[in-house]
Amino acid sequence: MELKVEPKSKLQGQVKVPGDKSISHRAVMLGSLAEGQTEVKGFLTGEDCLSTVRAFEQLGVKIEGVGEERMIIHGCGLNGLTEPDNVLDLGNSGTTTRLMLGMLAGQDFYSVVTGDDSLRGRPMARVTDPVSQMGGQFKGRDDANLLPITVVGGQNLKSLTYQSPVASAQVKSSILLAGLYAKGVTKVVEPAKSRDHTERMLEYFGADITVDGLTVSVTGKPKLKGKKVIVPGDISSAAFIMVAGLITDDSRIVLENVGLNPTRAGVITALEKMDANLELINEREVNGEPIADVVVKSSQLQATTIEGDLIPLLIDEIPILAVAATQAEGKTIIKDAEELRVKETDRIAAMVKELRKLGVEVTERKDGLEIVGPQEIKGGVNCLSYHDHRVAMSLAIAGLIAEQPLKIEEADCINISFPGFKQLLTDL
Ligand SMILES: O=C(O)C1=C[C@@H](OP(=O)(O)O)[C@@H](O)[C@H](O)C1
Ligand SMILES: C=C(OP(=O)(O)O)C(=O)O
Repeated sequence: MELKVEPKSKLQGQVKVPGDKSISHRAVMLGSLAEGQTEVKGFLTGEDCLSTVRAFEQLGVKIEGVGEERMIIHGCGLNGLTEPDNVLDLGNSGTTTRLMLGMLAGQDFYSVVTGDDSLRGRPMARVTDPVSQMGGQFKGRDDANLLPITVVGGQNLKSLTYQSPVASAQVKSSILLAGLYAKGVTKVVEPAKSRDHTERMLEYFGADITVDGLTVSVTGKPKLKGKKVIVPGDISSAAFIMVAGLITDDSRIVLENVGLNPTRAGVITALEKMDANLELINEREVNGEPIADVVVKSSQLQATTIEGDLIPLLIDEIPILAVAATQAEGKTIIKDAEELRVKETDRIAAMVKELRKLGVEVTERKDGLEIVGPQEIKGGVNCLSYHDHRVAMSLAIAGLIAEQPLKIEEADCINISFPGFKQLLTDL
């Protein structure tokens, strides 16, 4: 599908973005490993989360009413999953894959995991290495770094204290899920804080988990109990709409029910540093996750530097922050973000290339990019998504302020994380 974007201003309205992708994945996973029913409201029906649902169904879990309304997961208990009779195809989803590799290592059955062209090129040794140290057995190309990967299963896992070289919630969560199957206490120490949804949800489901600064510890062999999970709106999806409201003229948008977990809300910090007119109202807490409505108004943004420990707190928002930077006065520097090179595509290279196509001057760094703004976005060209949902949506938002309409090729990937994106923009 090709997405045509016309320039537009005066975005006005009150909207809800779809459910949080990270929390939706974890609700299915922990709901499946728990005893009893888990009821999920606000589940994200994006392709990635549907990959998680399909995988757990292949492992014998009964899941009813898959959708936003009221989804019921009939948990099997920690040791109740069954051997899949086919390969688990996890599509485009890095989160599903990395978390499941940890969990599958603790099962007493054999499984094979694969994914689409993008996923088969993404590094998995970051989880298969530490989980192997726990006794997990993986076979795959490049020393079990690249999918397809076989998980031999049937191993007794040992606990581990792991000093992670990368601030990655997927690495941390994979080890914690393997740790559920190990005797004793498994610890992960991160170089900087990454999103903590796994820790929060494990605790909510009854696991014995402690967090001490950058160290998370989980005790193996817990009894998890099915729960009711209300999924907040995804701040990563909301970020596209926030930036749309900030860079277009005469806009005022209220985004309802946005998850504002501090380990996810780096985009708010960055945009506030850029003088964005953002207001958080109705702040509240649901299932141990902070939530608020976000009011966004057109703003003259100022340049900033986004770096260091802030990066993991806004890692998926960097493509859209690059678009915001094109409209900010002065030089915006985004650095320490080399992780972007191993996402669905190399997001640094993709954004540099496509923004240049749109007439923007950008300096590429090994670990990020630099943009001196404000600059005009010319448009009038066909952009590529590289099959990356966040690149596609970032370019679509840039198109709102372009001089000429632009097209984004292969934009169906937007459904990975934000079904209804186009309609929501049309409604504003
Ligand atoms: O754990 C998660 O739900 C995610 C963690 C992040 O990846 P990394 O752990 O690789 O940084 C993020 O980019 C991804 O969209 C979702
Ligand atoms: C990187 C992302 O997801 P994943 O790693 O789960 O594919 C993302 O959604 O931006």
